[in-house]
Amino acid sequence: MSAEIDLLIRPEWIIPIEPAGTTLSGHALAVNDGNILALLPHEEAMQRFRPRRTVELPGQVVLPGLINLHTHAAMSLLRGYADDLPLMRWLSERIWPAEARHAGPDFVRAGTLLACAEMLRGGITTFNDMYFFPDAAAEAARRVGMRAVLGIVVIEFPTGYAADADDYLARGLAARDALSDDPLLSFCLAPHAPYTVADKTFDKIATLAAQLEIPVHVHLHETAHEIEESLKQHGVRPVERMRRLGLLGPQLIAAHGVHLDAGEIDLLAHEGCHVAHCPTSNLKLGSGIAPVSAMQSRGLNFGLGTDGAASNNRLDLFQEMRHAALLAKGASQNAESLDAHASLHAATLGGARALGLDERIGSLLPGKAADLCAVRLDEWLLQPCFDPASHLVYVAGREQVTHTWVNGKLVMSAGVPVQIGISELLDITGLWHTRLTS
Ligand SMILES: CSC[C@H]1O[C@@H](n2cnc3c(O)ncnc32)[C@H](O)[C@@H]1O
Ligand SMILES: [Zn+2]
Repeated sequence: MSAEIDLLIRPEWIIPIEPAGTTLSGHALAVNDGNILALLPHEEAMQRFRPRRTVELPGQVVLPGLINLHTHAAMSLLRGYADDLPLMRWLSERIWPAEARHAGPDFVRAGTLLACAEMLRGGITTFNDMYFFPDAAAEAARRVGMRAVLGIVVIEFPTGYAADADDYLARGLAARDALSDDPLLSFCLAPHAPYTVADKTFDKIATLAAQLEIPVHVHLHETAHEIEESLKQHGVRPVERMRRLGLLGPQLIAAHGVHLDAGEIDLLAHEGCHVAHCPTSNLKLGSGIAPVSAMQSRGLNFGLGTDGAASNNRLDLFQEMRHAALLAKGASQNAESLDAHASLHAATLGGARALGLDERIGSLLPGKAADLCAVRLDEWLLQPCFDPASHLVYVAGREQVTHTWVNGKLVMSAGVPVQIGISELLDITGLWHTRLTS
């Protein structure tokens, strides 16, 4: 007797991420009730299941949806607004003044919607966001059916969102309470950075993180300037300050981690912390190149992030996988660093682990959510193809993504998000371009 199921996907190849380094040919993926039911040879799948829908994908590879471990989604409206500046000038001369004028709930809803559309187009199914008005960001994510981890942000200056640290925390916690029944949304604490958050606030955040059992997402060791200032003001480097404040542990996601020495990498690995590696943003802001090869060899888990579109200027994890692999090799002068499977692992399971969501997403083990993307590798520009994993990292781009599913639901097909039309996105960007330039 065969069982009725929602969906059967029959691609040329499947890269399940677990077991590591595997590429399956001639297999099918059975999906039911939003979850992966089985991964099995085509013939067996046809015998065991009666799918209500079958998607045939010759010449294509299916893999877990990509996880954007560090972004500021709403900043997609500031794409190209301020280029070619180092981080602190970029923030203080251009970005913070623009945010002070414009970054209200409408900006966040519109910018996050644009970002979600771009991310789904490129096979990203989950994003870890840090921005003002997470309730408005949640509206956008829900509209398109995307999985999101939203930040309970704290930055110690007043903005249109909140007045002081306690107000930031209260607003973020209220948003978390209001959205607690949505299975695609979760929250983390998101103190902006060591240079914008005081010790007593970090103390409160460490206590809250332990009480609520949620991650802490913070920009950390992004620039050499950040380290110099910390030494001047606190007498220690930021990682040591975080250690003294009780923030190191499996809940910590350090965005960037560019300027980490060997001792700090060992300490972060020993404490079970995670790094969100953002190679393109680090290059564009001239921040440096993160020591990914050492993180790999010393067992420090890392995922990949785009950062915001104002410092990247794309929300494209295919670009990040490629940059991560190439930079790891170049910086360590070791071509064996971060091979294609390791880069794919970072963009999927590495990110899921950092978010504490690896029971649910990040690989195609049966029982996990059916968060998936399909990528075509049969176009002439991509020929010949000897190894689909290699092609995903070194040859293909987001243009080759044809389908994206979140929780078993098709959310992008034929190059467009299912729930939102391109004309609406163009209207939004036109409106905000006018506002930002007048
Ligand atoms: C408190 S909301 C997030 C805050 O972070 C700013 N931001 C964007 N990119 C970066 C980065 O690479 N380093 C530090 N801060 C960044 C963003 O503009 C918001 O103000
Ligand atoms: Zn950032």
